Amino acid sequence: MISFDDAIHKIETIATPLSPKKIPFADCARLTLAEDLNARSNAPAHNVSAMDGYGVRDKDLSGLNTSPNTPIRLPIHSESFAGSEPQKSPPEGSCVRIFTGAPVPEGIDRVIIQENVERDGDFAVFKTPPSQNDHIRKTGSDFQAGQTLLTRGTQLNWKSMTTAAAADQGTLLVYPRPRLIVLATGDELMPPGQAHTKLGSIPESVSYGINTLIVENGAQVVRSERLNDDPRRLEKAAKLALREADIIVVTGGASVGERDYAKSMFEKFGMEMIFSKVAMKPGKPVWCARVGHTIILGLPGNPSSALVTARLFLKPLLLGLSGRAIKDCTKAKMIESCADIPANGDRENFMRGYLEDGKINLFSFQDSSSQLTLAKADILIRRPPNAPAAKAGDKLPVYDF
Ligand SMILES: Nc1nc2c(c(=O)[nH]1)N[C@H]1C(S)=C(S)[C@@H](COP(=O)(O)OP(=O)(O)OC[C@H]3O[C@@H](n4cnc5c(N)ncnc54)[C@H](O)[C@@H]3O)O[C@H]1N2
Ligand code: MOO
Repeated sequence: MISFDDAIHKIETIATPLSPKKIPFADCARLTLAEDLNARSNAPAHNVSAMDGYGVRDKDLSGLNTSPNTPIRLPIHSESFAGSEPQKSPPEGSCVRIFTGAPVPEGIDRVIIQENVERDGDFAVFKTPPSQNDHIRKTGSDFQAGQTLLTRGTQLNWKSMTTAAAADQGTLLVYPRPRLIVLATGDELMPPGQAHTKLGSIPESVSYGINTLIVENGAQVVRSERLNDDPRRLEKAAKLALREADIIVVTGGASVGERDYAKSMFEKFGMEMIFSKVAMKPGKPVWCARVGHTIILGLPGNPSSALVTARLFLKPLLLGLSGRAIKDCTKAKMIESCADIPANGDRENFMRGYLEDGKINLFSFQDSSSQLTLAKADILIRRPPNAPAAKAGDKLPVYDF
């Protein structure tokens, strides 16, 4: 049995990024950049209009400043729409009909919004002196060709995907989505909706939580299987999973029961144990191993134990293999408690709780089998071995959950 900190250290050591791949841009959502992303062109590529209106030369409207009561009529030489190619300079003494996002022809100094212009056939009539704002977005005013828009290690979320698309690159070098296989073991397990039909069975709940954690962190569930405690079938499933997965998560069968086969099912494939049992509560039987490049994480079957150990060990593995930083996920934050918390026993304890007005609250039911509390829990409060009782107002280390 090793300490929690030693186990986390081992997880950090093996959570190295998968080999980067060039992937079509449209498939890159939620992936992480393996190189800096540079812009192909200036944005905007040309000076463009910020408004719908008429492009003019300042000197053609200068009379409005000296004689504000004398309107100025200019012939409309051409039109420029978003998507039009940039036009040459229009003749002096004329103007251009122009729309938002359209290239501004050379020689045009500003755009007068159409609300301030009267249209008279092929002429535009200007009556009010132009405003301060020229309504022109200058080329490169957002970013310039060659500029780094996003740095290596950035995860492409719904906002940065937009920035990335603007770089106009067809493929990106990214870390691929880690592929996971989840194996839920136990003769008693039945799919939700069927457990009530068989005496002695229970709904298989853990894999549904784990699969959601995997997907929410940008990784991929290749397959999620329910398996009976049959050593031959388990060994077969292990062999197949080892061919396909970057990480295999096995739930249940981690302890010392007569039908606890989670570790032995991998033994004959050359399993190297990284740790087995951690001095923590819940989750003491958690284990981690490797066969070749495949990481195997064994979670205890008790649902709260499984989800706590998944948050603490699987999440950093998912982030690390995806090329993302893991230190925010493995470090606790100090948060004030609004409840008294009892003295702790001799195992590191990760108590389930929730934040209310930014302060720690604790569930009174802390059993490792609990499923009900999981729906409301959003923090784990870390209690070191033999920690004395804490009082409301004390600050304690907390992980998001
Ligand atoms: N003699 C000892 N007994 C136990 C020890 C020990 O050290 N000595 N450790 C206890 C601790 S701590 C835990 S945690 C559990 C974990 O054991 P396993 O990983 O072998 O889990 P199972 O026995 O397979 O299941 C435990 C419990 O959880 C239910 N379960 C299992 N899988 C699921 C699932 N996918 N969905 C919902 N519920 C699940 C299962 O029915 C059991 O009730 O061992 C203690 N025993
Ligand atoms: O280590 Mo277990 O998860 O306390 O029941």
